[in-house]
Amino acid sequence: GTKWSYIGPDGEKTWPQKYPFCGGGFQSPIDLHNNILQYDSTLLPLELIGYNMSTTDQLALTNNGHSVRVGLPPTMYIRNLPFQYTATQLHLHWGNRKKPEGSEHTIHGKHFAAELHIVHYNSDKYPDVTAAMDKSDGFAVLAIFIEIGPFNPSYEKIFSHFQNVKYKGQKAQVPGFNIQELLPKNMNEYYRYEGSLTTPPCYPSVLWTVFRHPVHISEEQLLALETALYCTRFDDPEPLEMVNNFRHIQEFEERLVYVSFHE
Ligand SMILES: NS(=O)(=O)c1c(F)c(F)c(S(=O)(=O)CCO)c(N[C@H]2CCc3ccccc32)c1F
Ligand SMILES: [Zn+2]
Repeated sequence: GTKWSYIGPDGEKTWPQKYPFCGGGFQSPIDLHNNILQYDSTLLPLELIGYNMSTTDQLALTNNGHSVRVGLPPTMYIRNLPFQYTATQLHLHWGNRKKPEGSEHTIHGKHFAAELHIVHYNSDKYPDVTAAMDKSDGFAVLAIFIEIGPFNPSYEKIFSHFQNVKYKGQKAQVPGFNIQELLPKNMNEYYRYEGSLTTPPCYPSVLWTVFRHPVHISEEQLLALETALYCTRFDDPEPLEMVNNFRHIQEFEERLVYVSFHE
């Protein structure tokens, strides 16, 4: 598609020129802070089906120039949302080694080091992702905050392949594993709101679930994420490091964020 980036002449301030929805309402990410939160007792723990993949399954890892993404099979889906949402891909957002605060959502103005997104589309109503992505009930994205802590062997199952997808367009195969290992243990506590894709075309089509508790990866793992990848192709004379690939927080007027937990 047409080019956009997180820095320079095609940076996020210029996105609305080519992608009008990016300048519209219901945009993500947002800052999660007290006076927009409302407890909702109907927010039950999500039921993740098919997340426990077998090691004989192979997942496609791709550097698409904006992030590193893992393709997910249609056998993976979320059940107890208003509709069934089928997984399509997961990807990450991060900062840089001097400023390791690259999450998209923030809590009371605090960035986490990085953020994992697992993207699903409404397979009850739409035949595929493309049909779903510009519909208000089209997507459901799970967001997991990532913080520095102990080494995380589950994230390492993806990170250990970064040297093979350093440049835009490169692909690698990752043996399947239990994708639920990438989520926090406590999945009952989360924020829920209606928002958008955080990259162009920024369609207001996403039901966001942001888990309250972060997962942890080691300093070395975070450094690998922040230094291994490039937005540019291997033969580009002007290599661009893939860093700070997070959108800044968006205005959030007259909207509420529902929480599944009491303070
Ligand atoms: N933060 S986010 O969850 O809003 C989000 C991204 F941040 C992101 F980078 C991508 S992408 O496909 O890797 C690149 C731009 O589309 C997608 N991809 C989505 C949007 C378009 C599309 C089409 C097919 C499958 C997935 C996606 C995305 F939903
Ligand atoms: Zn994302």
